[in-house]
Formats: sequence, C-alpha cells, structure tokens
Amino acid sequence: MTRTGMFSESTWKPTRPTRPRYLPPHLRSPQNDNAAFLDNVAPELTRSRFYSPQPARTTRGRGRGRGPRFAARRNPNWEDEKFDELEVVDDTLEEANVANNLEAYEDIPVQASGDDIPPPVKTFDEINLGDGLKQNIRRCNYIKPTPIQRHAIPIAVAGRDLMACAQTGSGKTAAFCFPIISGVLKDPLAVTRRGGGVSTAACPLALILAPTRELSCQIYEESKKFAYKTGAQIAVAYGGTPIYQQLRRLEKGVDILVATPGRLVDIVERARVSLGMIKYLALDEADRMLDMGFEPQIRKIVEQMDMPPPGTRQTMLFSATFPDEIQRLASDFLSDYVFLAVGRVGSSTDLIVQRVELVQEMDKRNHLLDLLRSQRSNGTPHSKMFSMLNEVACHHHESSSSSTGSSGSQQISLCGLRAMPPLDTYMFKHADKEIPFYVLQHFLTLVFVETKKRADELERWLSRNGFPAIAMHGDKVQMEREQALRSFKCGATPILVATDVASRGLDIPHVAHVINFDMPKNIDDYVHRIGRTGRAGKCGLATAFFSDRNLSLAKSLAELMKESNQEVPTWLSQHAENYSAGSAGGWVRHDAVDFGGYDYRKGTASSSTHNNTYDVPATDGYYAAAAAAASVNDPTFLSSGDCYAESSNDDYLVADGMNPYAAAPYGYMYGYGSVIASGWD
Ligand SMILES: Nc1ncnc2c1ncn2[C@@H]1O[C@H](COP(=O)(O)OP(=O)(O)OP(=O)(O)O)[C@@H](O)[C@H]1O
Repeated sequence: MTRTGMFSESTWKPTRPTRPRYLPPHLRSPQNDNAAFLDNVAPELTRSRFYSPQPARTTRGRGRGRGPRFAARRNPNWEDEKFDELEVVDDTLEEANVANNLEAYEDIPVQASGDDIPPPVKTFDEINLGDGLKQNIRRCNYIKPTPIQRHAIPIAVAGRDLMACAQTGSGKTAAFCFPIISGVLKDPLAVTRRGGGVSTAACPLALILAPTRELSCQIYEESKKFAYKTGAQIAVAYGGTPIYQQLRRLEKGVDILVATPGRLVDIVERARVSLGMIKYLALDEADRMLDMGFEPQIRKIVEQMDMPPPGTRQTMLFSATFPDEIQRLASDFLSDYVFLAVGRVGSSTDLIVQRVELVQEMDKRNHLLDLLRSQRSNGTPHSKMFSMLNEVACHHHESSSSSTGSSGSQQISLCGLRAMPPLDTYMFKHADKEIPFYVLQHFLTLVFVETKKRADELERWLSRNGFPAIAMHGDKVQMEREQALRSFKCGATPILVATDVASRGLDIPHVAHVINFDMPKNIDDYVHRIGRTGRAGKCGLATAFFSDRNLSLAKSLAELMKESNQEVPTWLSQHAENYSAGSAGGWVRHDAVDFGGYDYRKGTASSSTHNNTYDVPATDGYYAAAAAAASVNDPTFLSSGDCYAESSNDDYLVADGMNPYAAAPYGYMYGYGSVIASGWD
C-alpha cells in the first residue's frame, strides 16, 4: 500500500478529524484490560504441570461466584496470584537462583559504538520505566538486568536507534519490550489510535516484527506479561490462522502490534492497520529479517506503507548474529544509531557444551539412536550430560571466580546445575490412561534436520524405535505446528525434530540437548540452533553430526568452538586447515577483533566492559585492513559498501585474489545458500 494521504508527510500528525478521543493506556480501566488479557491466556501457557508438583491452579471454570470479582473479594492479591499462574521465568527456581544463573553473563565484554551513548545501568530501578512495568518485572522474577538489558534499555529509553547483538538466551526480548512498553505508557499523544470514524484501521504506536509465527506468539505472550495491568493494548498477527479473528482483535485498538511480515502486509493492504503512527519499530532476529528471504517484504513495510521515516520513529534491531553486509543493509533503516555487542558478534555462549562427531550420512540414524539410548541408560538418563554439565560449571567457576573472587562451592552451585528440574516421574493423562513420564522426559531434546521430508521421516523412525518424537516444519498447518510445540514443551513427546523454523528465538524451558542431525548451511544458523539450549544462564549440550558434506563449515565451526572455550576435535581442526588452504577462503570471521562485537562502521568506536565506558582506538577490523592493504599498495582492497564476495551454492566466498588483510574485516560472511531454508514464515 502506498501512502494514503491520511497523514501529513512533514509532521506525521494525523489529519483525520472524526475519531473517538484517545485514552492513554495508563488511564484505561485496568479491569477491562485484565479481563481481555486473562481471557487470552492460552491454557498451555498457564503454569506447566510438568514442572510443578501441584496441578495448575485456575480460577476459570469453577462455576458461579468464582470469577475475578469473587477472587478479589476473598483475596486482594488475587491478581498477583493470577499472574503467577502464567508461565513466568522458571517456576522451579527461587528468585535468588534466577539472579545467580545470570551471573554467568557477568564476564562478557560489551562494546558500544556511536555518539553520546547513554551509560548502562546496574538495576532496573535506575531506569524510569514506570511503576506498572516495574512491578511486572518483579513479578517475572527479573531480579537484575542481564548485560544486554543493562546496556540496551537506557539507550532505547533515551530514544536512540539501536543495533544490538547479544548471545542467544541472554534476554534480548525484554531489552526491546521494556522500552517500548514504557514509551507507549508514557505517550502523551491525545489522538486516537483506535478504529472509528471514517476508517477502521488500527493505528499502533509500536510494531515488533519476527520471522516465524511461533516466535511472534512468544514475543506477544512475553510482552503481555510485561504489560500486565498497565492498560497497554497488545495484539499479534501471524499467518496460518484465520485472519478475521486477528482483524476483530485489531478493531478493538492496539498500542503494540507483534507480527510476522507476510500477515502484516496483508492486514495493511486491507487497510485494517495503518503504520502511520508508528513511533517504535523493533525487528527481532533482525539479520534474518533483512536477509534475502525477507528483505523485500521488510522494505515494503518500512518504506512504502506510511511508516514514519528513520529519525522520526525509533528503530531497534536485535539478534545474536549480525553479518557485516546485513549491518550495512540495516543502516538504511536506522538514524544515528548505537551499535551494541555483548560478547563477540555471532559467537555462542560457553554455557553450551558443544560436541562434534564425525558421522557419515548412512550412519546418522543409528548414531542418533545410540546417543538417545545412552541418555536414558541405567534410569539415570543424561548421566553423561550431567557430568559434562558439571565440567562446564566447574570450568565456568574457574573463569568467573578469578574475576569475582567468590568461593568455589558457591560458584558451582550458581552455574545451572541447581536449575535442573527434579529427577522424578510425573503422571500424564492421555486417552484416559495414566502414563508415567520418566526422568528422560524432564530433559527435552531438539533435533535439527535439513528438510521437511527428513523431519517427518525421522519422527516416524524415532517413534518406531521407542523414542516419542514429533516433527515441526513449514509444511505442517499452523495448528499442527503449535500442537507439536506444545507436546514437546510439556514433555509428551520429549524429542522435537525440526527444520530451521524452530532455530531462532524460541525459548523452551528445559531443552537440555540440541542435536544437529544435519548441519545447517552456515555458522550463524548453527549459533541460533544450539542457542535453544543453555538459556538464561543455564547449561546445555549441543551435539553436531558432521559429515563429508559439511566440509565448508569446518573452519567457521572450529573457530566458533575455540571462541566459546570448547574442545575442538583434532580431525575438525585438520579439516578446517585443509579446507581453508584448498579453497578461496571459505568462511571468514572477525579475526582482527580480539574481543567484543564488531560494528561495521568502526569509525567512532568506543567500548565498555561492564559499566566502565572508555574509548578504544579503531585499530582493528576495517581500518587495520585498509592500512595494511594500503601499505602494500594492494588494489584488491575494496572500500566499505563495495561488493567483496562471490556467491557459490552454499556460502559467500572471498573473491579470488583478495589478500588476507582485506578479507579479515569483511569476515563473517553470510551464507545466502541457507536463505531457502525450509519452514520460514
Ligand atoms: N533479567 C532477567 N532475569 C531473569 N530471567 C531473564 C531476564 N531476562 C531474560 N530472562 C529469561 O531468559 C530467557 C531468555 O530470554 P530471551 O528469550 O529474551 O533471550 P534472547 O536473547 O532473545 O534469545 P534468542 O537469541 O534465542 O532469541 C527467557 O526465559 C527470559 O524470561
């Protein structure tokens, strides 16, 4: 849809006269909002029976007189209790444990580049987020901010555009949701964003885009928790479900819209949503959203659908990976932005133990069976994993105790082992039968495969061999996809076989093991896939089946493992050497950067470790390479923005003849071969 002329281009103020008076969220009736909110809570998102020794409590369906009013009369804190029934962080943990698990992120170096960067905070209380939101943060058991939250929230609350990169599972969702919710709640605009008058278009103030339906739903559920009782109206729109239901919800008015790109375009083209009032735009998994698969749709949404331009709106891009060329592309959507990297861009957390096994294609199935069997042998499944996790905890203790000076035993208990769910059985009712869930079911295993067909085949094969599994991929109808995810989350089918549709963003508690049955096409996808475990400071295990077909990944995988303090098998190092020597270069990472992230601009680099901000000379990356290339008078060095790579079937490769100095800063090339990955929305 092109600009409709509803809004004046220069001011972006609405000119439409006949609309009901806008009621700011903080003045809206909390009762109404709560009612809508509670009604929307999906049953599966109430406190999981799986992790709770008690059956889930509910105030619904208990007959007359048992509704919210009744509950409120009997117990003035009923709403707090009601909130507790939602899926909060992790109900097996005490508050202190949650905070302590997050200690795991304390040592991560942080780099911020840009002008006048607002300083980070140590606590949520230091930021003016508003009382309602702060109360919900406490209800969510978010005792203290994670590093990405400490740095990103003040930047976003100050109204700055932001490109932020932080490890999987480190709390990026809250880092963009809190500033958005807080901004919406403080919005002084006395104009309507609701439907009415001559138009039925809803006019959200904030738009959050995500690449998959499940991730949109997850962000929606999370933001509802954060906005609980504040009056902020949040809606979700994603494909694969009837559009009319979503349209009806939008008619009621919306402040924050969470959407997948395809469904959003559809709704905007039907003139049911106007993007003309957008003040906040957030792209989760931003590198995925801006790669070849989604970029045209994102450009359409951002540049051709009435959305205020950069500088007028605030734009926030978040991901765990940010290849250079995507950063370059993304800068089209940003204005005077801050680049923030927690840890190295595209690296993985060392809370995830990574194992790589050399397995040929024909042996993969049997190898998987052996692995799964060893997990549940002796009634103490995952015993191997437990010892490995213990090693991680000890290792982590060693690295963190030197900087924190804490005692050993204390640190070990902080590193995730106590976060493991209790090892007992649980009775599950299915088709009128009580089925015991054995210990294994407490640990969920996520198996990634390359194609939808392979996912279905492996699901059947595993089930036939006594391992209840379910497949999730883009050929399944949405209901089946959601059912598969639910069944996995609650442990009914403790193995999920998925394509890349499940690789990004999904926060599934107690995924203890990620198996790359088929390796992904590029290292970024690997980082996201293994990031489904080892979240929020907990430990996890990732096993990769590496075959001859994956040689092009050897170098980047070995480098990633080294960066994350993992043991690299000798055979992999050998393959990495052979492959890089025998090819035009394969994958190249930021060899020149010795810590932190990588801002492709590199001009105004400043860096901070924890809370101390200081300048670092921009001697690495681009400038170092430029200097090196210039010193040898090398004509192959290309300036920023030039194309420096050639595509191949799988990955982008450094162009022949380019010298290593020139290649280094452009490192981390993106595997466009993977864009056609199955199952994206
Ligand atoms: N400050 C905090 N205190 C406690 N738990 C937190 C905090 N911030 C986030 N979490 C929890 O950490 C988990 C991971 O957070 P989130 O899903 O936002 O990670 P992410 O960085 O977006 O990961 P991904 O890169 O995979 O999308 C969630 O369960 C979330 O509730």
